[in-house]
Amino acid sequence: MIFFAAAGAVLLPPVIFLLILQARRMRRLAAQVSEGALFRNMVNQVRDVAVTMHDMADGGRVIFANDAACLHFGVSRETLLTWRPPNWNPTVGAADIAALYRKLKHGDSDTLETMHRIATGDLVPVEVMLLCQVHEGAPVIIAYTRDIRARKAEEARRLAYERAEGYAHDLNERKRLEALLQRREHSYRTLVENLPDPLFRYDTECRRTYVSPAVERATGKPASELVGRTPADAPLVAGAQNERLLADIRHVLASGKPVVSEMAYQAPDGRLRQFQNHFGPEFDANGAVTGVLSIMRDITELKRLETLMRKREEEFRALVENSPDIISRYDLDCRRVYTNPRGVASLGGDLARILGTTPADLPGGEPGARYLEAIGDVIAQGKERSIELEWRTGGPETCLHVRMCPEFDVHGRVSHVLAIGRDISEIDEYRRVIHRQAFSDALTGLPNRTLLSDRIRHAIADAAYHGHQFGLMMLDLDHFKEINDTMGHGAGDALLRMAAQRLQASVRPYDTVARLGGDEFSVLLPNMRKGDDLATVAGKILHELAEPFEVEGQELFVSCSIGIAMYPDDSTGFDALYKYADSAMYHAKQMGRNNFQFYQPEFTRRSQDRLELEAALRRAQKRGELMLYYQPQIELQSGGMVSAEALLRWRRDGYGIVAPDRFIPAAEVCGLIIGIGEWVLRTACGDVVRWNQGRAVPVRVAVNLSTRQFVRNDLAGSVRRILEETGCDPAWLELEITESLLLEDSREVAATLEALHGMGLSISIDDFGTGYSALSYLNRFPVSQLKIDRSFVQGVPAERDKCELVKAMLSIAAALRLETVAEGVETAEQAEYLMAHGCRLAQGYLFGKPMPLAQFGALLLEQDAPVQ
Ligand SMILES: Nc1nc2c(ncn2[C@@H]2O[C@H](COP(=O)(O)O[C@H]3[C@@H](O)[C@H](n4cnc5c(=O)[nH]c(N)nc54)O[C@@H]3COP(=O)(O)O)[C@@H](O)[C@H]2O)c(=O)[nH]1
Repeated sequence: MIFFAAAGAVLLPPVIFLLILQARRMRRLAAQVSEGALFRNMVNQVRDVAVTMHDMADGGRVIFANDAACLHFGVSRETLLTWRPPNWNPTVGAADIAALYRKLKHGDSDTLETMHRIATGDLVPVEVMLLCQVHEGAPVIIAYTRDIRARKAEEARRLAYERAEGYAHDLNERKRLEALLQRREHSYRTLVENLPDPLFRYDTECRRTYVSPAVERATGKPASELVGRTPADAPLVAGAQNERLLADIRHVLASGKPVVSEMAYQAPDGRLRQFQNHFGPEFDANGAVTGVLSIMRDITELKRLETLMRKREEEFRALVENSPDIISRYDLDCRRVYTNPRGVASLGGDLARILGTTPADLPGGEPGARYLEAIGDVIAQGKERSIELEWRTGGPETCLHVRMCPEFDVHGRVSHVLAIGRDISEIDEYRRVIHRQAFSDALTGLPNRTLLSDRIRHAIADAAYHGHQFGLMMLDLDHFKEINDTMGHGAGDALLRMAAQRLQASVRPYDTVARLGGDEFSVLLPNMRKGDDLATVAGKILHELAEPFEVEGQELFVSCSIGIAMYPDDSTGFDALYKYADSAMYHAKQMGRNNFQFYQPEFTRRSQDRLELEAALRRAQKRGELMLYYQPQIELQSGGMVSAEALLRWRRDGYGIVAPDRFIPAAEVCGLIIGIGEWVLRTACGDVVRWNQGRAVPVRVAVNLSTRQFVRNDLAGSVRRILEETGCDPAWLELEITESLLLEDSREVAATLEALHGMGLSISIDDFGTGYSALSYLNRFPVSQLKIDRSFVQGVPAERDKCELVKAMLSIAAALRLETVAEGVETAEQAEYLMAHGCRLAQGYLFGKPMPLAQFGALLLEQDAPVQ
């Protein structure tokens, strides 16, 4: 409005009417003139925007222009105020201007880019913002024009740049894709050309359009002979196979579906190779079949492996099916899914009934439950396990060793359990035998020392827990060694077996009778209420063993000595109980055998004494403390000394002269008697050789032999050596043995006696009459003399029975032509009686006590001296 007024003030012609109007307007404007000038100045100050006002009623003529507009168009304001749009834009007509005004309603604006031709004739790009106004009914447009040459140039430059870039980019992309395609093509070609599997491509006429190099390698036919030709024209296989090949291709072409078949091709080396052919359809973009792609895979090796595997499978199946082991497979419910024939047989012979069962069903019972549990463990743990089962299904009981292995699926989870059961009944039997051997005595079948020790330890633990007491007996058969040595080991064994049975029968079933070795037994009696009970059992054992044993047709009488220790009264310790029972038994022996003794603390002392005695005896041998006394044997008729008995003495420090009864039993027990016996023999032989030097009628020497010297000791050999060493005439040596030695009827003893007799020695039976009733041995052994025991001699002539016995002995000796010597003759009456009844020789205090060597030597000299 301001512009309009200002423009009006400049442009209206000076006519009267118009003057009047003008005057009116001028007056109105006069008030506003100072305000219009102000705004015109302001608009003129806008330098970079050309502001023009156009009278739309006058073809858009410029009715106002600011300074910037004049500069923009390059004309003066006067000129510019005459211009209409076609002046700067020849393409714009009056109709365009009218249309523009119609388009723009009052107050609306529009912005457009267009070109202005300026005074220099140049076309200048501009951005024009048009504002439609109505001023006092007259339509005007105010245009704000901005020169955008710089911006357009920049845009053009950027566009040009971007176009150039884009082109390069497009070019590169095409090249890249081409290269990629080439690479891919090359890569696929390389792949296909190097595929070991022969590859064919057929068109819809079954012609080969491509043949890979592998075809030539496989068939020997070059691609040039095959490409462009059908299998019918250029066959690779003969006859029916080729027909089938063609049929397969046609089928794929017709159906659009793949086909797989196998056929044999002849390789260049002439060998037939098996191939698997994959025929696959090729389609165009519309899904129509355009050909067939065929890939052949050489499966010759696969076939060979298949055959091999089938063969192996058959072999393994045969192995499993014919295995003597029971082989079963169990599922995760522990049910049998497979059982081999051996397993079927062992479970009742009906496979249909067996499959699906668990071990709890078959064999069932305790072994079945254990087996089931073990399989469950293998499933849960995934680890192998082994168990042993006693298995009985109809037949005899079988001992099985079952090994269970987990089988896993592809995820590593247990899927089955394979169980292999091996019949180890025989091994089990061996084990039992070995166990028996380890823990029982082979001869009697009784528990041995090891098992007894174990049971004693259990008894101790049990008694300690329950506050019970128990007894332990040690038991030794009296004189068993003599029986064994004389009657032989067979008889000894038989006796031991019978004794074992009697012992077993004498005790309760839960008592333990054990054989410790030799003739030593032990009885463990748990839970005995009091010592009296033990005494009752011991008495019963003595009674049972006192009954005669019939061994090899002979009646044998055996007694035993029993030692008893009690838990906890004597000791609570295993070793002490053992030792105490042993001491008590030794004491029972000392007490004359055939009795039982409860342990007493003093036995320990005695046993210690015994050990000390043994040690002292060893020392005595080395120190020369042993010596021989000699007791004369005289001829009753003449009173002359004919012989001397060598009797052992021990001059022991602090004890004086110790008699043999005090140490010989200990020497026999510990084996020292062998060395001592040899020393006695050597010493006596040496002495008799000296005595007889120069004697017209030689004396003899009698040496006592212990039974132990006859056992495994080559007694005859050592006697021979001693005779040679000492130069003793065998006729000067008598050997005194006990009756019991002969009663044992041992081959070894018999042989030794024969050997000694053969060497010219005489054998004398010592203590005759005190031993056993059987006299048959007198005939069987080379015995030359009987020594009537002192106990009989000392009863004569006062005791009638003794007299009768002595007479009987003398008559037996006479009948058997045996020499007789009466022992222990102390009185003249005894001597007279004996002489009167035919006894030729005598020995006893009446004629001389045992005396040291020197004294005996003197006595001998005295006897030899001529009577004054
Ligand atoms: N294996 C060996 N045994 C031997 C040896 N030396 C002796 N002995 C045996 O020891 C037993 C005891 O002998 P000892 O103490 O010497 O007693 C002998 C005599 O002293 C005794 N005797 C002799 N006469 C009388 C007498 O009138 N009255 C009486 N009360 N005692 C007398 O008798 C023993 C000899 O007996 P014996 O041997 O049976 O003839 C004794 O059994 C010996 O066998 C040895 O070296 N080895």
